[in-house]
Amino acid sequence: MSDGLFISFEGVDGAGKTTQVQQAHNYLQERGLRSRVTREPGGTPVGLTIRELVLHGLAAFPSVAVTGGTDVVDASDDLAPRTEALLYAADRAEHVAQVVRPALERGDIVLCDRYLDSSLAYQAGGRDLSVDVIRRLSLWASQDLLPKRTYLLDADPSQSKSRLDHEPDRLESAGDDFQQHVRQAFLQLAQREPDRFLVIDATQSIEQVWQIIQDDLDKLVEGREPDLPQVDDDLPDVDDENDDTGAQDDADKDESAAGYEDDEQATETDWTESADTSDQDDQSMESGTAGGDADDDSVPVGSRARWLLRPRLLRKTR
Ligand SMILES: Nc1ncnc2c1ncn2[C@@H]1O[C@H](COP(=O)(O)OP(=O)(O)OP(=O)(O)O)[C@@H](O)[C@H]1O
Ligand SMILES: Cc1cn([C@H]2C[C@H](O)[C@@H](COP(=O)(O)O)O2)c(=O)[nH]c1=O
Repeated sequence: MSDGLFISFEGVDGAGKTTQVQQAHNYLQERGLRSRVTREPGGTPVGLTIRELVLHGLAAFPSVAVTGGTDVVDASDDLAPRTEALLYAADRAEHVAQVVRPALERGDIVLCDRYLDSSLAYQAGGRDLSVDVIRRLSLWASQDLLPKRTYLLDADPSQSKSRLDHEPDRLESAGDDFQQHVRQAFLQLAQREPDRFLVIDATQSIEQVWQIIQDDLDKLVEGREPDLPQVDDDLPDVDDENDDTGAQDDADKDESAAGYEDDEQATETDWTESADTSDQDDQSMESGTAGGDADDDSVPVGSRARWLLRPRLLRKTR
């Protein structure tokens, strides 16, 4: 695998993972480093379907509950613990194959909102399945892919739960004992792998938690070259540089601005889109001026304009 960097964020429900993933993503992008936000379950189209099932049970599929043999199951029946474990593993297999590995191979920094430690904490710690079996299952599903760093946002679940503003899902409604076991399981995992985990007291403010993550992130990405050249205000305007194709540039600029806004939104609201829309960007970057190689002159003006405009857009859209 190339020099991609895989980072996961873990913790009980409401600990602040999504908030910190977004902070990290914004920070890395501001530094010109390419990061990709994703999550489990639900980082792919298949994963989104699995997510519905594991978070809401058959209630999410009323037609199946009715037609699938109501004498055996109905929408109120819960999933068997092993079924649940296999569904999370299936989500992981799809996610790693379709999103995480390709991104790492492109050299991206992948920020993953939950990963295999959640299976170890919830399915083994919470549901009492064997840690060893769940670990082997997860490693099989992911073909042995482990994060380089895992930020464990630690909080008492009774406290973090009060932060949630949505109806509790299957796991969130599994009871206080279950949540306490999950928390303890996370802490034990962290103790076992101190080099990979950084445990953070998640009852601190968002800014305090972020400060700890940022300090660590800085060390992890030290020496990484920004993917995007920084636009210096002294540089000629892109339009001036390509006078003869000004009209084309304007079109590209609009397209680029719109495209970037879309990317940002996708990261926040539509997890599968975030994976898909990247291909276009990656293509324009790869075919851009990164290495200043012999193909430079053949780079379409539009690509060059997009390349140069991106950092400026980043600043404007924050
Ligand atoms: N350190 C913090 N202090 C206070 N509130 C916080 C903190 N971190 C996050 N929040 C708030 O708590 C709520 C839940 O945060 P977030 O969605 O980031 O948690 P999460 O761990 O991703 O939750 P889930 O496990 O349900 O996905 C949000 O409203 C967020 O703004
Ligand atoms: C990856 C993974 C997740 N879970 C649980 C943990 C949460 O309760 C939900 C996911 O909801 P979130 O809003 O995205 O945090 O699923 C699990 O039990 N096992 C896993 O492997």
